[in-house]
Amino acid sequence: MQSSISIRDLKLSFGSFDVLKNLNLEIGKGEFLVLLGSSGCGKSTLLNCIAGLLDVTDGQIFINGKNVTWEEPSDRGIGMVFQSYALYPQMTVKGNLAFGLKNAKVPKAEIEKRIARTAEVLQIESLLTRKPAALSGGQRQRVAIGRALVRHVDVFLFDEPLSNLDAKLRADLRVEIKRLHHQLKNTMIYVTHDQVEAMTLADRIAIMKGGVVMQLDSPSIIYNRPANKYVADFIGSPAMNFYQGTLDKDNNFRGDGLSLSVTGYPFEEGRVAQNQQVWLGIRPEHIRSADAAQQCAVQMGAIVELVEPMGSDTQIWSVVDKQNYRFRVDGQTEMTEGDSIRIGFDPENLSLFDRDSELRL
Ligand SMILES: Nc1ncnc2c1ncn2[C@@H]1O[C@H](COP(=O)(O)OP(=O)(O)OP(=O)(O)O)[C@@H](O)[C@H]1O
Repeated sequence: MQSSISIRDLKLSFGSFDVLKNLNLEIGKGEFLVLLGSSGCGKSTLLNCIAGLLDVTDGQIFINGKNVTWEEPSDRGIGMVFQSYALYPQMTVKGNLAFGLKNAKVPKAEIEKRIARTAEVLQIESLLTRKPAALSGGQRQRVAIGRALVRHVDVFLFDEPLSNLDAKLRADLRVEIKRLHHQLKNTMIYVTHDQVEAMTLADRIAIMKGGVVMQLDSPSIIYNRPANKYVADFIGSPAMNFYQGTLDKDNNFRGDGLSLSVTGYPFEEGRVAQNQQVWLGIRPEHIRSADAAQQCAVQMGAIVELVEPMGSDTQIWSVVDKQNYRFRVDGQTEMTEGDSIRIGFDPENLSLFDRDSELRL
């Protein structure tokens, strides 16, 4: 992988509070990397370090092989799009798009050409003479993206660009950002706490917690083979079901009312069952019910406690031996509270984590 951005042993502290702790990250040329994590985990701080908006405490940042750790933001070859659109209110859309280029003394004809092309890509041609106050939130954010686009930079940094928009607009603009990336093939780093945005946009997702990267992988690996319990719990809605127990060396799990063989579970290379305390995790969509449960290796009787219709599907909260089992069924289900049902799952769909280290087994 040819590296576009390389972050080496990056540390950033505010006083005695270490926000980023010896963080290392290689971002490939043309890669769409999403930084995902709960509020306060340091995603925006990392993005601002890459942009040059914050002075790092220690470590280095390379962009296209050049050490830019102490370079001015304007000299780093990056374009940044913020949550707040940060447009100049007194200027028209065209003025906003041209502003940075004029300052950089780009020739007038070239400015015109770039604005025309950018307006076409973002479908804002008809808005060029308007001022920001006369635009909707979605249109403003397109202009903000356009302002980064006209600069012909190698790297785009997005800091929660869609979080001020309503759900429908967010979904529309998300698709457009993806299309833009396919078209331009620039390196993009995108901060969000929205897992749907992360899953749909990213080539790779870096899940952050407390200033460290908990896992860096493709969306599919993050979802299907989370490296630790934190990631497993963070990704997926509704969340993974977890049960505590012991795994003996013959692959038998016992605990939280469950007793089953996990033979068929795909252990990580080099890890085996060895009489240890574990978490057993199972995603809601891997719990089958009714007839489908009869095909599963592990089966049990459950009581339906709560039914949540979501439209296309329905979430069922069920109970077995005082333990909750959340799963999804068809939107048209006839299950109701109090029903006695059969549920089941297969060991190959489980996730197992060591209880001490919380690492995937
Ligand atoms: N200027 C500052 N001085 C002191 N602490 C700060 C400063 N800026 C950020 N922090 C702290 O650093 C931590 C990381 O903040 P950061 O904005 O990077 O989080 P985030 O993951 O982007 O969260 P959010 O999704 O809420 O924006 C937080 O605990 C925050 O309070």
